[in-house]
Amino acid sequence: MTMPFASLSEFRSILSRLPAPDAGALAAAGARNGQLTKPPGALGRLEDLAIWVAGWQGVEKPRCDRPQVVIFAGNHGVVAQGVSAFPAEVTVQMVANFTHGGAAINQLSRAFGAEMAVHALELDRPTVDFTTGPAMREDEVVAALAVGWNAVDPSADLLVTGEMGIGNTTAAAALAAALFGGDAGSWVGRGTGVDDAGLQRKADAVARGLALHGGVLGDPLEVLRCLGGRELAAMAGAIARARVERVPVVLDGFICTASAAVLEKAVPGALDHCVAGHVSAEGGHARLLAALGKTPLLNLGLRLGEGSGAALALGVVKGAVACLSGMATFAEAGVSGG
Ligand SMILES: O=C(O)c1ccc[n+]([C@@H]2O[C@H](COP(=O)([O-])O)[C@@H](O)[C@H]2O)c1
Ligand SMILES: Cc1cc2nc[nH]c2cc1C
Repeated sequence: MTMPFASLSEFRSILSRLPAPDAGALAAAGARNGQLTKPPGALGRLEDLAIWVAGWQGVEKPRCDRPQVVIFAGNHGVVAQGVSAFPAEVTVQMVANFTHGGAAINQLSRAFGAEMAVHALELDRPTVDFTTGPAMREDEVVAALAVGWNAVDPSADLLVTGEMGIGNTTAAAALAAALFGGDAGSWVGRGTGVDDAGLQRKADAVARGLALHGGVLGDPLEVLRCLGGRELAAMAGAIARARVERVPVVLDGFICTASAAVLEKAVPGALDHCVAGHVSAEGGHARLLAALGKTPLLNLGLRLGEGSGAALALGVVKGAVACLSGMATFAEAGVSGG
């Protein structure tokens, strides 16, 4: 594997020089949108969405013909605290299911014409339980960031990042609490379906993690290392690479958004190339999106992960770019303006 960065400090330096969208393409797409055969604004949010895609793709007429879905899987030491309704072996079993085409994300990727890839990150070596020590060493978090970075196809016209990892809603809640403050209990949710006692164990684990790693809370990449997980770091690496390649990203649920939030906290504006695909039913996701200033495209009560909500939102993005790129102007169609 090529290593695009050898340390967190090298990754940090990449984040300090991220590209902006193409101003010319933004202006051209905005002007084109104003001439299309519809009352101004009648396509609602689809109009801004398509212009936003145009800006990142650097073209007047954006496309969503070659979307890429990448799923990262990891295991979590914090599962020992009794924080999930399912056993840790489900992670590797679901990776096999992804590989054989049997998971929800396989069907949704196919339905929306996306290339799908799965990357399992050292599933037989879970992260350290963050209530007892840092989840990862620096070389481990850097390696996970690099898996994500290298997984991105720079020729894709859109990217969805998804995850699979028993216990990862607890890691995501710990990241959210560390990055945005507030009670541990206010960020945890039921994940795969824990009962009230499980919910309390999650809150306790997050509170203990925050207390143990209090010294790093001001440094988002250290927060990722100490409280996150390999699949969360890989998603952050993929989202950063997409920005460097100017590939727009559709964010998925709570875990994906918590990973992305690390980048935004490290460099404000680092998620300008990302749209929130959906708001998941996981307690804390709506609040996390609000803290990031992102309005979700869909609200369907999903709480699956795997990139499923983001893959569904690909349909909305496809519709938006199809209209901007394919509609006739008033002049072309000979339709009278208002
Ligand atoms: O994406 C979400 O918002 C989401 C909400 C709840 C659960 N999940 C999925 O469920 C798993 C984590 O749940 P848990 O209870 O083991 O922490 C992990 O594989 C996620 O993909 C995902
Ligand atoms: C079966 C199952 C499928 C999943 N997909 C994403 N997270 C998951 C968690 C479980 C338990």
